[in-house]
Amino acid sequence: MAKASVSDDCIDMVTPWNEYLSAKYKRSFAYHTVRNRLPVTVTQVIDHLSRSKEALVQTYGEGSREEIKQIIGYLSKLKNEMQTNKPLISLEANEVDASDWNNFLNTTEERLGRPLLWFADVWLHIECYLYRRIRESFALTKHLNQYDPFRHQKEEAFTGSLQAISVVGSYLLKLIESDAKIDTEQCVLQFLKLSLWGNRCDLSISGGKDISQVENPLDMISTLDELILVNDLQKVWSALNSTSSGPKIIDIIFDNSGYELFSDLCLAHLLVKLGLANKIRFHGKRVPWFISDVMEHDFHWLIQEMANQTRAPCLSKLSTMWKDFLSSGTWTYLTESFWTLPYSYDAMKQIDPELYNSFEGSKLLIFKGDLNYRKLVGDVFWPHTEKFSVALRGFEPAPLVTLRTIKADVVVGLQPGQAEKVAQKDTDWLVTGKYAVVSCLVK
Ligand SMILES: O=P(O)(O)OC[C@@]1(O)O[C@H](CO)[C@@H](O)[C@@H]1O
Ligand SMILES: [Mn+2]
Repeated sequence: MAKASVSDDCIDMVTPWNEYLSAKYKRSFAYHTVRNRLPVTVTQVIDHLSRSKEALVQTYGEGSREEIKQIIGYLSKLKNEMQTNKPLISLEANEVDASDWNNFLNTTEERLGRPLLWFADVWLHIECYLYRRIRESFALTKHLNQYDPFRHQKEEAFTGSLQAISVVGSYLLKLIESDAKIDTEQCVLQFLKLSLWGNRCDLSISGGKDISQVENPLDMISTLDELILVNDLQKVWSALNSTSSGPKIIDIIFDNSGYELFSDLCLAHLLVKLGLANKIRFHGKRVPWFISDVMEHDFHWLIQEMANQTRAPCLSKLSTMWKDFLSSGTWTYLTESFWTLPYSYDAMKQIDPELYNSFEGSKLLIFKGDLNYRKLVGDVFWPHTEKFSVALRGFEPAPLVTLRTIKADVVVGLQPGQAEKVAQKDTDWLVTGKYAVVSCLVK
């Protein structure tokens, strides 16, 4: 009998323990995402292009008019492929990571003995593939080749959070300019928490709805400690404060633009100012990713936008200091292709050994957000009490910590009974970003 709908291919059950997260399990967040949320994301890009057509033609020339039609056609086809569970197809445009992506697709197909399908395979692979195909729709054009369909939302996420950003910015400036002795440990813990809770601001989970950070984050974070279900902040402090002879290099693997990026840069500023790091390497995405993830343009745009805030002089002052960190090499911004491949991080050593080896000298790798967490633990539905060190499956290039608000149904490192207790209070505790984990692996 013909399938009534794609969901007939799916299994009406929750994800079994130790199985990969996948839309094949109808009661999983993966299924809700692939069935309902990702089609909305594609539709929002199509709507954005339709609404902005004349403005885009003004900016990119008459030649872009036809390309807008071409991109909309491509995205409509992509949406249909997903909604009818068609096989995943290879990338066409010759971009720096296209061969890596096509190798991944071919190797996986060989292993499975069938093509990958939207409602059958690992959620991580499927979701990363969707965003890489959205990128491809622009990569196949000439005039709109570098256009970022999410940029306007990322920029609004900053301007909508200016009040909170000014509060945090003036607080940081007072700290770094005061002569009074400051409680170094307490300050670092406070800015680690600001960076952690900044991760709640993510357009992908909000479906593109405004996620401006409007409350006063300093007041907010002091009340949130009980929502941190795994709290390794003291271990993070010991790793930061260790007087090991090695170079004081810290890596921050970014997640979202806007308020979260600002909170990450405040943390980075404090770590340098307190002498806990003398070099900080930031890692961003090469292509538009999960709507709000940081690209190099977003990074420099935010620092420049701060310089333009004449009504918040603390921000323009910080902006000057941050530009000095960049020009002196204290801060560097890097964009490696690996972050926008589908692989979880246990594959990094094999797929990108240069990147893996570059981390060996790092004092601490700070991974921000939910997608990075899913890639650290391999998008596996681990028992919630599984050890973080086990879930990493050998990815240990340096001491690392994840600052993650929980927005996907995988969490490890909990105490026995803890998950059940939280679930009694909030049945959707795994997907709202209300709760968080700070899990640390020290070598
Ligand atoms: O990495 P982030 O920005 O914290 O979250 C990414 C995210 O919004 O996308 C996926 C669901 O679509 C989940 O991993 C998570 O909800
Ligand atoms: Mn993100």
